[in-house]
Amino acid sequence: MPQSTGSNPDFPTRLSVDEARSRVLELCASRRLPAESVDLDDALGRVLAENVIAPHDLPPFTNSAMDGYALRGADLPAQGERRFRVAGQVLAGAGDAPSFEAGACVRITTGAPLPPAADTVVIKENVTVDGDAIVIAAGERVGANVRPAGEDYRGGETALRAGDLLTAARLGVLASCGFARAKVARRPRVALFVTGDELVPPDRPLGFGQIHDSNRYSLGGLLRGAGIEPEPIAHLRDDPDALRVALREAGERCDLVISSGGVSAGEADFLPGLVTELGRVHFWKVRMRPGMPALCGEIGGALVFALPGNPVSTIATFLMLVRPALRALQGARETGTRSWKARLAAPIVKKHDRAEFLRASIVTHDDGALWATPLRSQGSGMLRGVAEADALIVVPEHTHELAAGAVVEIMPLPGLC
Ligand SMILES: Nc1nc2c(c(=O)[nH]1)N[C@H]1C(S)=C(S)[C@@H](COP(=O)(O)OP(=O)(O)OC[C@H]3O[C@@H](n4cnc5c(N)ncnc54)[C@H](O)[C@@H]3O)O[C@H]1N2
Ligand code: MOO
Repeated sequence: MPQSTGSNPDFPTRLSVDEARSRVLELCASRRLPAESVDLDDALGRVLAENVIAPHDLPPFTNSAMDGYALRGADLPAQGERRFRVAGQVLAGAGDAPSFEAGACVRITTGAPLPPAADTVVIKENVTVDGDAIVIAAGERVGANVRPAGEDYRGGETALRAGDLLTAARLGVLASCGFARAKVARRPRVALFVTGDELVPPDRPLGFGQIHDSNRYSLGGLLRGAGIEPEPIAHLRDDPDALRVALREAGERCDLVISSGGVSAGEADFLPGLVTELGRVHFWKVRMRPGMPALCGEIGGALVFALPGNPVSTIATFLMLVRPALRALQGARETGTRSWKARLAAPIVKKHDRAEFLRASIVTHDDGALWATPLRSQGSGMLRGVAEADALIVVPEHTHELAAGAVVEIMPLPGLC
């Protein structure tokens, strides 16, 4: 029966969060997933595998930004009013734009090509219609309401770069460039296991000593939020034989294997021993709280993350280690989470030497400053804290006391989990 690895492991242990994340990124760099071409409808959340060059100007032609009248700016009255004959109209989608003589104008709609003779659009609301003419008063700006060709992207310009995450707006850029498909990294194949004899599904009654399995849903949700549909999620008992079979098989088919639970020091914590037996441990234990017992290793072709079972530890280690791995495997340029600065609304005292990720609410004051208040529920088994938090306050390893008003780093949670 595998044992938890002994006191002199041949892998690094108790790494800082930065060291652990750097190691993860290094491991992912040699495991980059190949590219594939996907329809834009399936490209949201994927990572671009090549630069995208705008094949033409965007917008492709100079056009009107408003519904109104296109004319020559030089004809606008410097004072008083002036009459313009309406020589025709040009609607968005028109095949060509009519020409018109000096002192006249053309009715135009938003997005319609600007007639070559025009350089200005006066909005409808600012004109008085008088039969087949309009009257414009002084005060209009020459060149107003015109969107020049290429004002957004120039033809030949790099519009998106390899490694960009395809957001909704970036899908719009691809489509505007005339691309119906995108070359993106293949999505990682991910196996997810929750382990523990005490776990029962949420729709089953609890027996003595049992709890409902929440990590399946938190981790499943985090994965789906990262654009990954995991394989069917298996619940495994604390049985080394069952765990061994499941890990070995997942290592053969997947790029990433994630487990929750069984990675600490208890009698039924088989993960460290099994990863050692079946593959290799890259590191075990990270100086973070919650989440210290996290393990990273490999089995077969898969990178393995054995995450601690405490529900908040599971979430925190996913955010700090697994999500960067998912992004790095796909070649994303940004693998981390953007952090912000805020002031502490209440003092913090911390006794340990691990980086702490405190669950916090955030408010903005009238001067624009953000203030972070640590919530009361900080236990690594207390989902309430992370469910109610706006952000995590990052308290560095060797910081033990922070006064109210101190500036701290925060990681906003909406969008994170
Ligand atoms: N003697 C020591 N004990 C513990 C240590 C240690 O260093 N020495 N580390 C503690 C820390 S820190 C953490 S975090 C936990 C991690 O333990 P495991 O990863 O081995 O996880 P389990 O023991 O299996 O479970 C911990 C906790 O979480 C609950 N759990 C597990 N899976 C789920 C799930 N799918 N849904 C909801 N809740 C789950 C489980 O019932 C336990 O209460 O170890 C400390 N102990
Ligand atoms: O690393 Mo654990 O999550 O503190 O309870």
